[in-house]
Amino acid sequence: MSLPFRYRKLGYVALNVTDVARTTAFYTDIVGLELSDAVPGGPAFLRCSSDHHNIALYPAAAPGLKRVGFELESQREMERARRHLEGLGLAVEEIGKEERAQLRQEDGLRFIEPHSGLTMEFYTRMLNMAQPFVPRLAKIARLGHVVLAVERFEEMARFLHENLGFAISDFVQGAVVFMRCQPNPYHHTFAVGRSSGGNHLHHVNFMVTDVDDIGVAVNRLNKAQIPIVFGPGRHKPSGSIFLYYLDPDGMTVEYSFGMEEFPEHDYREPRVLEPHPLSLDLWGGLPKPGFAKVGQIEHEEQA
Ligand SMILES: CC(C)c1ccc(C(=O)O)c(O)c1O
Ligand SMILES: [Fe+2]
Repeated sequence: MSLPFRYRKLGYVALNVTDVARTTAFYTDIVGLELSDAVPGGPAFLRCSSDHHNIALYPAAAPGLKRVGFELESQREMERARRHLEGLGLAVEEIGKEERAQLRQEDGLRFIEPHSGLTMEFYTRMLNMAQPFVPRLAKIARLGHVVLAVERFEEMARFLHENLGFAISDFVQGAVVFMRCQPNPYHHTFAVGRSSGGNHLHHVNFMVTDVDDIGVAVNRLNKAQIPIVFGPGRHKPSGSIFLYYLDPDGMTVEYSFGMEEFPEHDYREPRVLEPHPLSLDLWGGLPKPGFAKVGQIEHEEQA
């Protein structure tokens, strides 16, 4: 299938949090990100790469997912995406000059994914920071993926696949669809799981470079009394070793080490995996009750 336009990567996740200072401290002192910028009374921007931000924290009354930003490969791909989205009949909103200045992005647009209500953003030319990101607590390689729990999850996955060019890497039958924004090679940059209780954030993932980052994190989290809600374990779909824990609002964060990578062309077919606990954790673990429960999806009228 030829791509309607080319992505570079999952660029950033914007979260609504009830106390920006508290969650900023969590992301710097527990997760290991670096603070780039904090707007008084407004968002804080954190990074785990040379980008200006990979996480943006916005003050809000309730915790949740504000939007997800994907970086496209070039300005040419932005223009292709604009034409493509308009052809789909989606209401495309250009990001205004003032907000682009705050986000340190030179171009960007937003639209609403129709089945989940998620605001999706495509952008190019985010400010590249002069100083490299220097990992401290964990050797974070990148923002890895974001997962949503959605009532119409199959319809959402079909929309992302057929209209936005996401490739499907694997299914857990009737439960989860793992997808990658091409030609980004990682097994999933986005996944959608079945929800029977409204649409919400499932988790945000950071990929680490060493299995020791997972083991050391278990001790760091326990010492700081941060709830670990699943893992350590090994995911069958991507083959990664994982650990999930909760941010101060109860939203779920994942570290994972190792992940299958796909070539741009001639890649394998998606597998249909049995909906069984071992398909999620080959080591036989089970999630704790707080796992992947918190994080409402911000809707347009709340924005
Ligand atoms: C339990 C969740 C939905 C899950 C399952 C599998 C993988 C993986 O294969 O990497 C994940 O990253 C997950 O978050
Ligand atoms: Fe994950």
